[in-house]
Amino acid sequence: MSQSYRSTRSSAKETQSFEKTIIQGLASDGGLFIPSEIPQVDAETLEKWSSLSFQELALEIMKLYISNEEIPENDLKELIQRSYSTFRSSEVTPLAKDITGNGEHLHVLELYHGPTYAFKDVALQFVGNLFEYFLQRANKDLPQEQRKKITVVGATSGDTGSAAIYGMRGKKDVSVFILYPTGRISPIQEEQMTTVPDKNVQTLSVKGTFDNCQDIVKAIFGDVEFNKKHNVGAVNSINWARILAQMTYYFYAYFQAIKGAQSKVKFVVPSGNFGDILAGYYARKMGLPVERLVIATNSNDILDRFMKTGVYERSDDVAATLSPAMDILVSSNFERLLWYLARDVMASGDDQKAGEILNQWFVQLKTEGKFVVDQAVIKAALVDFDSERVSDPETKETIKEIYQSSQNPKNYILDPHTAVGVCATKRQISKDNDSNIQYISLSTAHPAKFAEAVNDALSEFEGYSFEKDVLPDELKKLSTLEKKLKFVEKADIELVKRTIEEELVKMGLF
Ligand SMILES: Cc1ncc(COP(=O)(O)O)c(C=O)c1O
Ligand SMILES: N[C@@H](CCOP(=O)(O)O)C(=O)O
Repeated sequence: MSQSYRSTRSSAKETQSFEKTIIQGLASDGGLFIPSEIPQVDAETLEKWSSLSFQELALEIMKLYISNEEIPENDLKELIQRSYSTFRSSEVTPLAKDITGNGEHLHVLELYHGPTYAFKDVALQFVGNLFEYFLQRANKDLPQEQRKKITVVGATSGDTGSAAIYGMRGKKDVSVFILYPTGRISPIQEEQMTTVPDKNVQTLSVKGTFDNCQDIVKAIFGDVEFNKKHNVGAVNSINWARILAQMTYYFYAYFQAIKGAQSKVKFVVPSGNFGDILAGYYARKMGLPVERLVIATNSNDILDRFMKTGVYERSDDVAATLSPAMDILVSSNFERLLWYLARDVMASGDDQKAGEILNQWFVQLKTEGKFVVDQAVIKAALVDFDSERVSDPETKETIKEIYQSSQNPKNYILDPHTAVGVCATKRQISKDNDSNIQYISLSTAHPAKFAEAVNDALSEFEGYSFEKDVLPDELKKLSTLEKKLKFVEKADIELVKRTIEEELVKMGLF
């Protein structure tokens, strides 16, 4: 096996296969899976990769993380081709270059050309096909009653849910349950999730916050008995396959931005659960010469506070912002970065000791609501990252400003999450004052998904029309379709487990 995986909280030597890692999702000790080593890519290989298509590049990267014995190269190639054939752009993730046209090199990486108009499609179209591939292989020639099944349980603040549902709908032996906080997602996001008629899909509208939903999902993964009964699968970015599939666009966009020139590149990423930017961290650690990855948060700023103070502290309340998909108290994937920092700064490169340190930090987070790291850890983090916090008024102002000033194309419309990133990019541009840096700002969702925020910013402009300029026909139709959802009156794990079992019976899968 060329690659195996370990848990961030494990102090054991053993590692496990890619398939087990993906199917299991979250480690039984509560940790997240990471590769036992990060493959290295040299300058010659990068040069070769620079002319590959998105799909070819995805294959080269994934081959480094999945051994040929686990998924033969031809099968992997076919999985990748199928996963990206559903995208509306032949480039999958095109780069809108120099949007302001004023020499500041502000490029927007459009990640929303998949079926649900959000960056999550890049990973979840692939994850859906991967689950199906593993199940078909395990169930080959088995009678119905012995077939292995996966019960996907995910939490969403709006976008993961629809991308997961579109990735898993109709897949044999897979059922999908998506928990979302009632009233805290946009109407179109809710319509996308609840209008999918496939029998294997059920959305659960939970009275609570996204963090409540995420905590329930993690507790379900930690419930040995429920897991044994239902073989629970993860679609949130706690699942390693999500991070892996997202690495491709960092490489692809980098090559498009520099086009052979000797420029420096910074990526700016609107961040919540830290999954998207973490894929960029892996790309950098593999050898992609990225200058810095910039974390852009809204006022739910646990990540920005950590980068500035070394205190990782859960605040008491989540603020409802214009960028709701990032309204989050604790960032799941930050644990993966913390593991590398602990190993390199505090454990002299010892994997097992890093697991022990992580365990202590997360026990402290649970019992005291925070933990504090040494300044040396922050110093190491700042080699790879910088961070910016963006307020709602700044988000709105950025949507307006780009609409008015963009040149390539004119009247470019940002969704509020992308606007958080672009505002942070603008700040970096003025701080750096270096015309040799190319800035790639990640656009994580289509503006049509956030009508209220976009209209609030743009309706004052003459000639602007949401229906005409923003809303794709495909999304227009959603409001006419029948909705299928189930209310869960309390953010309570036992109630959610009961609801899932009742629904599985109705689906004929339990
Ligand atoms: C539109 C949008 N932007 C940004 C983010 C933040 O990404 P991450 O949670 O990977 O940090 C999310 C949610 O994950 C999202 O849905
Ligand atoms: N912003 C996310 C929250 C879940 O994050 P994930 O990337 O870990 O799935 C969403 O839109 O649901």
